[in-house]
Amino acid sequence: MVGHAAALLRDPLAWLARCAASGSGEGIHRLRLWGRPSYLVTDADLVHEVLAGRAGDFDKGGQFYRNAREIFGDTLVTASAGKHPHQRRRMRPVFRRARIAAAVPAMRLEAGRVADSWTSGGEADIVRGSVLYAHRTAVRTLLPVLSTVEVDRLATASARLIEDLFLRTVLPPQAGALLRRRFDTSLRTLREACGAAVPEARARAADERSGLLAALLETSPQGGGPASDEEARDHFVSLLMAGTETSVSALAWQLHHLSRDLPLQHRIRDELHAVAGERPVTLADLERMPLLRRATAETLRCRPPLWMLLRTSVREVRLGGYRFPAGTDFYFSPHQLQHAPDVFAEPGSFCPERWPERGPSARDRSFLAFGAGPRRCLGDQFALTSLAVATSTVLTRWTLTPAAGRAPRARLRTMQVPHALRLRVERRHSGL
Ligand code: HEM
Repeated sequence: MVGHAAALLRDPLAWLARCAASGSGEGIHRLRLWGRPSYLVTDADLVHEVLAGRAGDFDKGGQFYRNAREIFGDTLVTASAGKHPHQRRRMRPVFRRARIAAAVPAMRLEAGRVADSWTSGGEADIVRGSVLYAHRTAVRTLLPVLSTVEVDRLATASARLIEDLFLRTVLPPQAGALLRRRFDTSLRTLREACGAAVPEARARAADERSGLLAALLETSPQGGGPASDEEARDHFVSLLMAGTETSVSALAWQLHHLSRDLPLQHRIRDELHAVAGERPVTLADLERMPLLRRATAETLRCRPPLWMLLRTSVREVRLGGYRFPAGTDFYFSPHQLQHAPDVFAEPGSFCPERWPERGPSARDRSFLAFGAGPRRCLGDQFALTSLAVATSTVLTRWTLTPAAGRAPRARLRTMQVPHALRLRVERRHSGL
């Protein structure tokens, strides 16, 4: 039996590494956590059994999802196992390639707004920049019918909602009255604004440029008729929940890693120049940038935003030769699996060259930044595109170097985000 809540809370990543290295338990470690039967699974094959091979025996569990379901309903992100396949079918058109390609100009616009707010020779607050970029981009690409003023207002509400989400879902109902009021206000703001925008989005739904959410409002989306106004509002909020903090984490860590490698910054600029020249970058250009793809894969390996995932068994299950009752919690960590020294040589080094040109594939079983199986991230291509647009926009305009002081620590809640990250930024004189 290893680990307990105090060790997990004190230094979670070190604790995970200790558990995995302990060699006991054959990849399944019993935990003493919150009084529930809980195990940490540190073997990649067993994790794939839970997530993919025998996904039907497990459901998303834990306090977070129990509370999130109450707050947001059964959206794709929060849906319990029974309702999930229907929601997944319904949401697929949202992330069609044509919709993502049509979202690229909005991503460029928002990346430019953040990058142009920095001062040459100064220090840029990268976490704040990433928050502004991720929330504004999510709102604008979901609902392009909104004005910039409205995008900014909703991005502020979205950022506040996500900031409060963790405590709102773990605190008992009677605690944190102020926080709950603030959370409810942010949620109401987002739902009402989305409700007001839906009629126009519905009228233009067939046009790919009408945004990602409008894919649900088309007359014949997969899995049923067009979404009702209420459904559209729920999906809007749930996609903000799934897609913003993950993107904040990925972008901030990506810029951190690039700031420590000037030659890599030059090589990515050269790659960008070779595919796009001086014109605005498109999705097709980004698909022809293997170096940027490998750098992003390595960022997500070193710092997977969702550093710990959880499944609960819905019936008695056998795993790794052991039998577990229904209601057992199984934790596993993409961060720990992606730092396994027998799979990734020198796992602590940032090394884009370890990946093939196409980036990780399904055969890289220890790469779990986007999860695996039927609940694998549905927004992965959108996320990678958004990250590539932001990175290439920043590198076109700025040279990044680390600011004086200590390397950033990770703030670990549901996601891992740098605690504070400032970088020195020098304006580049000629376009690329
Ligand atoms: C780099 C950024 C991102 C990372 C690392 C990431 C990672 C993940 C992971 C690990 C899961 C699975 C969670 C689990 O199995 O418990 C997931 C699910 C999901 N993600 Fe992402 N995500 C990212 C960005 C996005 C974006 C931008 C969107 C949408 C705009 C999105 C939409 C979703 C949805 C809808 C699900 C639920 C899928 C389902 O249950 O069927 N994600 N994501």
